[in-house]
Amino acid sequence: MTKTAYLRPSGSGRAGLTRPMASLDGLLRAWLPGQRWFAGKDRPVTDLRLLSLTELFPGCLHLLVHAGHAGGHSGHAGVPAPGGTPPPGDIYQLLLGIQEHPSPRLGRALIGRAQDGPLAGLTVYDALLDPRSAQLFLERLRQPGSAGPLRFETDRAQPVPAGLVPRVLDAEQSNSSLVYGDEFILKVFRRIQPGVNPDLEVPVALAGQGCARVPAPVAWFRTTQPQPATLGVLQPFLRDASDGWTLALHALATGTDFTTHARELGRATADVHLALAAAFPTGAPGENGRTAAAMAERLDAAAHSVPALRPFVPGLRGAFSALTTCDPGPPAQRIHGDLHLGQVLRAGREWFVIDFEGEPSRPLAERRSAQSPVRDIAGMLRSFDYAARQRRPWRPEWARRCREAFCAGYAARAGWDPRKKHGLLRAYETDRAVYEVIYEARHRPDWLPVPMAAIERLAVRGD
Ligand SMILES: Nc1ncnc2c1ncn2[C@@H]1O[C@H](COP(=O)(O)OP(=O)(O)O)[C@@H](O)[C@H]1O
Ligand SMILES: O=P(O)(O)O[C@H]1O[C@H](CO)[C@@H](O[C@H]2O[C@H](CO)[C@@H](O)[C@H](O)[C@H]2O)[C@H](O)[C@H]1O
Repeated sequence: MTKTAYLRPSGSGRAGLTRPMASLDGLLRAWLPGQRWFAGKDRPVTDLRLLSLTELFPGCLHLLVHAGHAGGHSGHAGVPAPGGTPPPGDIYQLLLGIQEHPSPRLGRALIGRAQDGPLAGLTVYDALLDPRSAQLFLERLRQPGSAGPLRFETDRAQPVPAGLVPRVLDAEQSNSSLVYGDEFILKVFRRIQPGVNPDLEVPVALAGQGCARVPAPVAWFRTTQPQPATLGVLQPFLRDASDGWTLALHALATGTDFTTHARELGRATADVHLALAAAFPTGAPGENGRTAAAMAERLDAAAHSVPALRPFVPGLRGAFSALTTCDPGPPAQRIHGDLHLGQVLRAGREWFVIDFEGEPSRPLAERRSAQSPVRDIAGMLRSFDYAARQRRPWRPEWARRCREAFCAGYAARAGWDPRKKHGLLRAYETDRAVYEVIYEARHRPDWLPVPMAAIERLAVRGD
């Protein structure tokens, strides 16, 4: 029997689960905070619990762990962990390679060598960063079936060929993505919330509507334990694509026109909104009173954790309260939820939209609810402002021209013009800027001045 065979969960479940943690606990506590996708960087991991463990193939384990932060705030609603109520925290998906004689070229995949417990002496690494493991994982994904609580499903109409060579996508991200043979991209969700992930649900529904703006999933996997949750999605890879952020920065640097792209982006956004409205139930035109109250609540929470926001709170509240008296706007519907220039890809002569997870810090139920499409429009308009502020001197007229073009393109397709909904747009842009302040404070403090400049403008001038 190999040493890793000790890891196979025993029939009794819980005892089989706790034993490997004796080996992994210290290694994972040290490694997790260094990962971009780990949300609790500002708080020590005080409690690490194994929720499920499955051997995917020899030497590769699939784990769901709950990382708790005693005394800290919860990132998400957690799943009850075995062994009593866990402190607030999040659930993470890990694929671990465990070898006695690992490749000497593990590089940044290396997590460490287990010192204690049943794995003492074995090397532990991130299997997604190891080409051999990543290749074997694709073999597992290609075939529908199950392994312990894991379920692997495919779209039989889009078979995935064997033997595609993997490479890790280097972009700093909220999840981990692998590209296989420039044909497919696999996104492995890292922070797991119970329920269907919109990044699977939405592209599948849009494919059903014949919407070609979103790559259609070809395979996916999910867990049934400790609660059903989506774990990863394989989609066609758009070769030679450039994301909107890169294209915008290039246009700013070279002085080339971006308004044509912005106009087409407006049209593409409207196409996706129309397909979403056809695929999912729609609501009544926005209940602006409730929306204003929710925005004000988010502002208060943000000002509590980022003191720089506090002087602007009264002015920003004005943007929200104006919602109660303005035109209710278009009906609520499913939206993208985190639309910005990094979420749109230009391939050939078309724009494609990716990453339907929504704002990662919002609860899943909220991200899957019908909301005003103005939220997405505001997200993209904020993104033009972000891009314009990447260069000195700041180019406000560049952002303004992109806004105009984007809204004109949107109006031409959707049949209503976002520029005529000034009050709504201001409220949603303010809400988005508040979200960005929190995001930057947590993830990229150097970028905080970008949304703060917008906060100042929206609070004082309101344009
Ligand atoms: N279908 C695709 N074709 C080509 N590149 C893609 C595709 N999907 C994602 N990407 C690339 O992967 C990056 C990360 O994808 P994304 O879904 O935004 O992950 P995350 O949620 O981790 O940020 C994108 O910025 C894009 O460059
Ligand atoms: O990781 P995701 O792409 O899902 O989104 C998160 O990270 C984004 C940054 O990578 C962040 O976007 C903000 O910065 C962008 C430039 O890097 C800018 O284009 C966006 O307009 C701005 O919101 C996004 O908010 C966050 O959810």
